[in-house]
Order: sequence, then structure tokens, then C-alpha cells
Amino acid sequence: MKLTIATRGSKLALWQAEWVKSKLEKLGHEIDLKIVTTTGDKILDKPLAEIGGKGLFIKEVEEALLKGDAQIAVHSLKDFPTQYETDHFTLAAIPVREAVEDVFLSENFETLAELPHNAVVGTSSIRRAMQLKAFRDDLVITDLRGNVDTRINKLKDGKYDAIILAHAGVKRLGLLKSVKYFEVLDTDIMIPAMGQGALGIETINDPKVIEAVKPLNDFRTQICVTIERDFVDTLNLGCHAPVGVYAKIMADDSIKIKAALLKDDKMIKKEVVISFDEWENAGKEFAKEFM
Ligand SMILES: NCc1[nH]cc(CCC(=O)O)c1CC(=O)O
Repeated sequence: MKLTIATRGSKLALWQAEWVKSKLEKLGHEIDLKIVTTTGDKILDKPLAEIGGKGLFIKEVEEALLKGDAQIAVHSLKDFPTQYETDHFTLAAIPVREAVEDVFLSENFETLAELPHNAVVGTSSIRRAMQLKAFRDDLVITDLRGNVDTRINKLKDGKYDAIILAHAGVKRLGLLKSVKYFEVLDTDIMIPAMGQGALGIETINDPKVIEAVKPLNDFRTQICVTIERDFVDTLNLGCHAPVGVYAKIMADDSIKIKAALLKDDKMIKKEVVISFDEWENAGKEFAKEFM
């Protein structure tokens, strides 16, 4: 089939779109890319949480699908709202998840625990800030916006003692080695965002297009991110809220879910283990424990 993928123009978005393109080409399809600039790409001087609104990186991409300029959009699943427009679109495939954790990056200090008192840590994520403060309340957390490569350049400019990014993005761009020290943060200290490390392939509601991308779906990843997205959705939170949630299928096929969120300025953190066949309601059920 001849198909066009709409994508943002950031290096990471292009990497992800190219990845999907090559997978679809291997399945015998003919794929073009169409680059779209989104609101999230244009406003670079404000914290994301302040600009607000769901789907800062989504709207203009979906418009390209509505106009017929493209049939497929590749998103970082963590930026894809739990509630989206299903009259026209389907989240048709969720490929196998990349590294789920966050990563600590620094030019001077080997680990998060070894940062000196009052060290300056860059992140614009209130989820990361919440968990950093819970781990080390002396750290000075300052805003850090921009694409993955921009943020790493700001670290190298010496504006921060360390920064925190999603491991997946840094890995995909091959930038881990460009920084002197990196530490993958244990999910007990830094619970990732819903869907972190996973891609979401959105299509127009055309059965032929849905059929074409379906082979890229990974069922076990789909289960985990569905639990995470249901959790966030049930609590009526968005992708820029102070909430971390992570579901993992264990070696014995049980599923471990952990989450942390801010309630009355305090971080609440819980975890639960469920059996595999309970996955469908697990996100909703676990959310109730936080209400
Ligand atoms: N919020 C921005 C964003 N959206 C997706 C990723 C890359 C990681 C992923 O695919 O989950 C990043 C960068 C980051 O948080 O460091």
C-alpha cells in the first residue's frame, strides 16, 4: 500500500517515523514522510505544564491526517492523550517498548546520589521534580525545555550540574555516549511517565490502513501501556501532570504496577502485583487506591 506518515520535525520524532517507515517497507508498503510543526515545537520559552492543553504535540499532526495529507502518525506514546478523537482516528499499533526508565546525565558527577548539596538539576517535568525532591530535598530543580539534543547541549553549556531525560529518547538518538556520565534511574526512585519508551501509531479510521500497521503491534507492550494509560485517565490527569506509573510483566507472568502522584503537596507512592488475566481492569482499579 502507498502510505504517508505525518511526523514532527524534531530529531527524535524523525527517528521514530523513520523506524516505523522501515518496518512498514519490510512488510511491502511504500512509505513517504510529511513533516509538521506543532504548538509544542513553537513555544520553547515556557514550561510545558504552563502552556497546558492536551496534545501539545498532536493537534497539527492530526490535522494533516484530516486533510488527507497523510494516513499515519507516529507519536511518543507518553505525549499522546488518553482521550483522543476516535471518530476519525485509531491508535492502531503500539510497537515493542524501548527502555522505560529515566536517565541521569552529568558532565561532572557520576550518579544522582553523588550530586553535591544544592546541586542544580534541570528538568521541566513536574513528575521528575516531584520524585527528585522526594529522593533529595536539597536539590535545586530548574526548568529545562527543548528537544532532547537541545537539552543535552544546555547541560554541556554548564547551566546545570545534571539533567534528567527519558532513557529511550537519548538511546534512540545515540546520545548516551556524548555525555560524560549517565545513570539509568531505578524505577523505585523515578517512576516513568505513562507510556514512556513506547510509540503510538495512530491511523485514520480506514480498515486497510489499520490492517497495514497492525503487524507492528506488540501485545505485551500494549497491555502494560493500557494499564498505565487507564490509571492516568481514571484519575483525570494528563501527560504533564505530576504522576508516574509503570506496569511490568514479570517472569512468572504476574504484572507489577507502581505509581506515584502528588496529593495535597505530598507524594503518594504505591505498588501492587496482579495476575496476568486481571490486566483489563487493573489500571482503573489501581487508580481507585489513590482517590
Ligand atoms: N516529553 C518529551 C518526550 N516525549 C518522548 C520523549 C522520549 C522518550 C519516550 O519515547 O518516551 C521525550 C523526551 C524526554 O522526556 O526526555
